[in-house]
Amino acid sequence: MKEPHKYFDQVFITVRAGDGGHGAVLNAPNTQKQPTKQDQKKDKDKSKKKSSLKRDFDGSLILPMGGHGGDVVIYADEGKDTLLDFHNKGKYIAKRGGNVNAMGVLSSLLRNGIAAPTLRIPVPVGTVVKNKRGKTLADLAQPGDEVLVARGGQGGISLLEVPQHQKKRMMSLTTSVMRDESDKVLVHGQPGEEIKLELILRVVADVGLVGLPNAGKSTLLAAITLAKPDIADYPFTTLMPNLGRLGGDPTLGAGMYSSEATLADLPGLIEGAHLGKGLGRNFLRHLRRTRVLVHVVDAAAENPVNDYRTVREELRMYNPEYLERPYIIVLNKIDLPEAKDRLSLLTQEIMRIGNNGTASEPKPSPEVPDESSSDEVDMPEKTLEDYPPPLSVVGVSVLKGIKINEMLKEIRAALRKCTDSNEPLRVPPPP
Ligand SMILES: Nc1nc2c(ncn2[C@@H]2O[C@H](COP(=O)(O)OP(=O)(O)OP(=O)(O)O)[C@@H](O)[C@H]2O)c(=O)[nH]1
Repeated sequence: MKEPHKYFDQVFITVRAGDGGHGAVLNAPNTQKQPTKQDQKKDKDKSKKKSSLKRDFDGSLILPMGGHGGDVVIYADEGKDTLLDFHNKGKYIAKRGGNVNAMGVLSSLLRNGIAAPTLRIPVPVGTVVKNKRGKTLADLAQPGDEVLVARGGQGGISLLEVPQHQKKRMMSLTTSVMRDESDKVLVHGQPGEEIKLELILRVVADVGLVGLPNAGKSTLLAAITLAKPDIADYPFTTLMPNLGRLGGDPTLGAGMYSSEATLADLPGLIEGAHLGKGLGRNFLRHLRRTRVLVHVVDAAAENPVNDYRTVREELRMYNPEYLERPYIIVLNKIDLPEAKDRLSLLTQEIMRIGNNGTASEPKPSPEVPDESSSDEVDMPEKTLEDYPPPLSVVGVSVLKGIKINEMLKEIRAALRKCTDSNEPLRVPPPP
């Protein structure tokens, strides 16, 4: 695949559940002739045999059925990162149920056809499953979440073919007596469901790292989690979101240790990203489910404040709701003198961008757009200054390990703030 970053998060596939196995047309045992002595002995044996045929609670005969066709289930698997595999294979077919294995005679040895196993298709955690009309069938946000997308066909039933004169008697024993040739269709297993699906991967992370290319997002992720993203001194090293897990805060004691969180390092944003420039808009939608944003700014760059504004502006143009989220700013690369020297000046300037929640009349926050359309909503009237300021600004060097703990403290405080103020952990799924 030439440009995996364009395809890793969306794909169309077709799934087909297995057909049901066939039942059988069976000859009923003959019970017509006047019994001779020999026959009486045989009948005794037969009745023994008959008695071992399966019967319902009311005594009626139970005839074997074809096996159920395999269902198709899609489930969230932590071992999967992307939907790329699905571009190589677009159709998934479950096995058909087994036929009733009969030589045409009713006997106690008859068994139901074997049910086919469920075809389980793993997808990354955070995959939304939609049908071809765009209706969301499931949002597989947690590991192990699953959805049945196509039901296997029912197995066919078996029918007894009996001579006309025996019909009445046999019908009193079972409902599965064939009345005419047209009944034979009942013996065929039902076809399995077939459905076209769209899979969309939404990164599920508590914290989203955003910034221009080369700001140090991947280095930051690698510094505080066990993730091993690609790091290089050229832009757009990160092509797909990397996830890392931040451990709980040990200073909070055992009870609060669960304050762990997932971090997503998103590919770099550039001016015009919301219009598809750079790696495009694909990644902007992955911020949907984050609670806290961490802006990573290269403090040694030519104009860090401008860089920061560019990224905020791109977020605003894509979905102004992103600017309402709690965020902190990491001024990175303070190991370099050009960054260190202007750290406090940069901090002051950046803190000024934002209304502190008081400067302007609160306007109704834009609605979270429907997932079925784009995340983009109408152009807002607000400017960057009208949105809340950062919760904090920290100067760090993620490469040299300078002030990492301060940064972690701020990230955790921001996460706690979300939890304390009972803000929703996730953007609610679309109706
Ligand atoms: N001096 C210094 N260099 C850093 C620091 N953090 C990252 N770098 C370097 O900056 C370059 C880019 O770092 P990455 O972590 O790949 O940046 P990124 O923001 O993930 O870049 P994209 O993948 O393009 O979005 C690498 O050469 C890093 O070694 C830092 O604290 N100090």
